[in-house]
Amino acid sequence: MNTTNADPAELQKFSELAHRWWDPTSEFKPLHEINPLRLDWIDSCATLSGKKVLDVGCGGGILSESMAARGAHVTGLDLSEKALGVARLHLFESGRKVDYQLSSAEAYAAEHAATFDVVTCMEMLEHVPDPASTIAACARMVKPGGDVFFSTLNRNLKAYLFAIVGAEYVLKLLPRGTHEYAKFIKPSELARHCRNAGLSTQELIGMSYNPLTKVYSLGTDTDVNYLIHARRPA
Ligand SMILES: C[S@@+](CC[C@H](N)C(=O)[O-])C[C@H]1O[C@@H](n2cnc3c(N)ncnc32)[C@H](O)[C@@H]1O
Repeated sequence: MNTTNADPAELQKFSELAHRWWDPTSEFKPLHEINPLRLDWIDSCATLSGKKVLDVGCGGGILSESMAARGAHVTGLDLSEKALGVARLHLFESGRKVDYQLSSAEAYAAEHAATFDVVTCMEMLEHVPDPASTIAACARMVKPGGDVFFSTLNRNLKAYLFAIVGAEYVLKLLPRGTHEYAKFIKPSELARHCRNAGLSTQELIGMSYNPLTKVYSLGTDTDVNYLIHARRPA
């Protein structure tokens, strides 16, 4: 397993913006807008209430906190100290409970094998040098029979046009340089990494943004953003 699986430039990018994490009009606006959709989907697949959940690459805690609000006992991992600082501070405001830890998935997995009912790793794989290593670490930390969720960006011309040209240059939904095309991951590659890690893919769904209505929705179009639900066999 790759224990140095982090890109310092990526971590710095998120650290520099961390103070704006909970501003719903900031660079993190898309995460705020997609959160209710992914939260409902995860909850419908894995019933979060009462579950022990690990959120890998949790950042400022948008998903972590919302899963805690659904009754999950959430641990959030990230390697950006600043993002975790913001996440911890926000707990005072929200009154929710999340255990935030400064760690990579790989380092945490070394001490927490088969510990969590649910592992989520959203919008993070496209920011690490070796996504297969992160996926293997997530698979190691979920209990047999438990659920793992990943979301990332597909790699094709449409994804390049929508996620980089459209989102970063035309609509300015994200700062320029947020995403690097070469790090995008095809669903077949993600499914293969899951298989190699001993996970079986249960569902693949797409997430689309309509620039006219400015609304995100889940559906069958996996061309740009997509989410995978996988399970570790019991
Ligand atoms: C786009 S943000 C996604 C945040 C959160 N998962 C969400 O979807 O709301 C990516 C996060 O991954 C974190 N990250 C990047 N590389 C990491 C690594 N190797 N280990 C842990 N976290 C990492 C960044 O610091 C950042 O907080």
